[in-house]
Amino acid sequence: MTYAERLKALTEERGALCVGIDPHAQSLAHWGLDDDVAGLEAFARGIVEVLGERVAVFKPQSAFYEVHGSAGIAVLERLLEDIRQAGALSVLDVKRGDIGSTMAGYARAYLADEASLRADAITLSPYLGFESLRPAIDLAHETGRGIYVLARTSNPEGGQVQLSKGDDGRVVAQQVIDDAAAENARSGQNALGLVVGGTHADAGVDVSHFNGSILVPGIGAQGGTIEGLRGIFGDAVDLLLPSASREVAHGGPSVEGLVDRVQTLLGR
Ligand SMILES: O=c1ccn([C@@H]2O[C@H](COP(=O)(O)O)[C@@H](O)[C@H]2O)c(=O)[nH]1
Repeated sequence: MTYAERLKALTEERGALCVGIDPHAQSLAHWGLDDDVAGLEAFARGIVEVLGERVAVFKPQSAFYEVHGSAGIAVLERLLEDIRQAGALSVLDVKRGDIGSTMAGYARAYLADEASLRADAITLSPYLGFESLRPAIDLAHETGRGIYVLARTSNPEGGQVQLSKGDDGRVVAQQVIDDAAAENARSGQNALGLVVGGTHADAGVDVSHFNGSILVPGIGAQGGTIEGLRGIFGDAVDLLLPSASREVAHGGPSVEGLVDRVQTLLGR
């Protein structure tokens, strides 16, 4: 099955929600944990232990595992395995972007069947040029994995680049969206998704023709709300995968608190 097919099946069963697993110091302290490898492991794997069979998608933020060096990466490997075992999908938030030959290395690191850090999907930056992503796009198609390309990010600074106009009058983020849509139409796999933040009253882009998943970070701690999504995305709401990290994690460490946050975001 392709990533798009697995995502559709799971979100129909569990609801369209991505829970981010971001073990930064503030969240570890909230759980009464130290900002070390033991704290990282207890937090990250603890979230999946409680929510693994309830939530469709988990999104570990690679930065917070990399902080702890090889021991942190080993925790990330175990976490990705936990997510697989729970029957959920993983989106590894790595936001890589580089020239094509280096992108081939990143593709092997995260999208190959034999990679120890393999995830169901990853985030990539197309801002070295959309075609620089080609090795990752090709490998994702080959292995049935997905890629979320940064289009219109949730942070206030993003518009400086993403909303600047190209020669044809389209803003840069719109060019990314149109290129991703064309690639999906060509492959028929819809392996390419977009990242569009849920924090903008007007995102300044048109996703009405898009044909893949749209990951929507920024829900909760950054001010985005589930209720506000229709106003931003219109009829494309069916494509959305809203994502919340601190908003869910800070319901923990109690089981009830975590489950309650998820149920609220799912409108249950
Ligand atoms: O545009 C983007 C792309 C990615 N992110 C990442 O999502 C989480 C957000 O965490 P919250 O605690 O839910 O605010 C974090 O890992 C970001 O790096 C994003 O926020 N915006």
